[in-house]
Amino acid sequence: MEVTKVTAMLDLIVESTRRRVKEIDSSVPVEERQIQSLEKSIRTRKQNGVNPVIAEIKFRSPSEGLIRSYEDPAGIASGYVDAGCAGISVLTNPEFFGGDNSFIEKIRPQTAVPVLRKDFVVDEAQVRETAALGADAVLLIAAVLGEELGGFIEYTHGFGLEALVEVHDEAEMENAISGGARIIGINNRNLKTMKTELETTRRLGPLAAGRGVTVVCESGITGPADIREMRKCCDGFLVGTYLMKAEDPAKALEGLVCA
Ligand SMILES: O=C(O)c1ccccc1NCC(=O)[C@H](O)[C@H](O)COP(=O)(O)O
Repeated sequence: MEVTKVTAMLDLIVESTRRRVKEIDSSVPVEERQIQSLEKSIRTRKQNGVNPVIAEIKFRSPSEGLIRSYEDPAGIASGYVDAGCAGISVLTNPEFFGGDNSFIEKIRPQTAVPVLRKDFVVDEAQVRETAALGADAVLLIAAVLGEELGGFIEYTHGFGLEALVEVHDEAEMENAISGGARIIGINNRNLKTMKTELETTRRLGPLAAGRGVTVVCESGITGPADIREMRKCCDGFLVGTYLMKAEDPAKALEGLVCA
């Protein structure tokens, strides 16, 4: 599939991703298995009065530079699970986020919660690769996939995986819902300026209400007060920098889960 709609920083990331895609070995087998459902995990926690937080493993980012010196991702993941996360988001992009596919292979065997592979999908080979790595869900960015989004969602579901479909505005929200998205992440980070504004979720969250989708508020969460303020606009949260900057990420997560 040819994907064309890209902007600014995203443009650079997508370009470098295209180079990486050429190296994917599509002969690696995809093993049949039961996935851990992210949608169910978020819904169950919400019903039980616990804040559903997808806790992220991200060592660097374009907006922050170095966030945390490298340490074993499986150790961080295990702390997140003990602290009650709804899922673990793993950045696998090496150039801009200090990630690696091997993080998923290290985390998966010792983690009972859903694992989300967060990368910049531009080609179906990456979806297949995500299934082969053992993740349960994959990020699909509406701004990257444009009119191809629905096809990518279908392809992802065909592997038994879930898709977290990321949107930034009203048009992308409609594209996601009409394309069959079941979990929608509203990204508060403006990908042109890198600034985060929780206002984005406040504005877009209500558009998804009553339409049978699970809404995740992504980016820019800076502590328990943000969770308390935003939970009326969404079902769950995706938090990276705040946790990875904390001296003890698991303890910081506990504060968000119980906020
Ligand atoms: O994190 C960035 O700087 C970034 C820049 C450009 C594209 C994507 C980016 N981040 C990916 C994410 O979606 C975030 O890692 C995730 O939502 C968590 O955000 P935060 O809690 O603000 O770290």
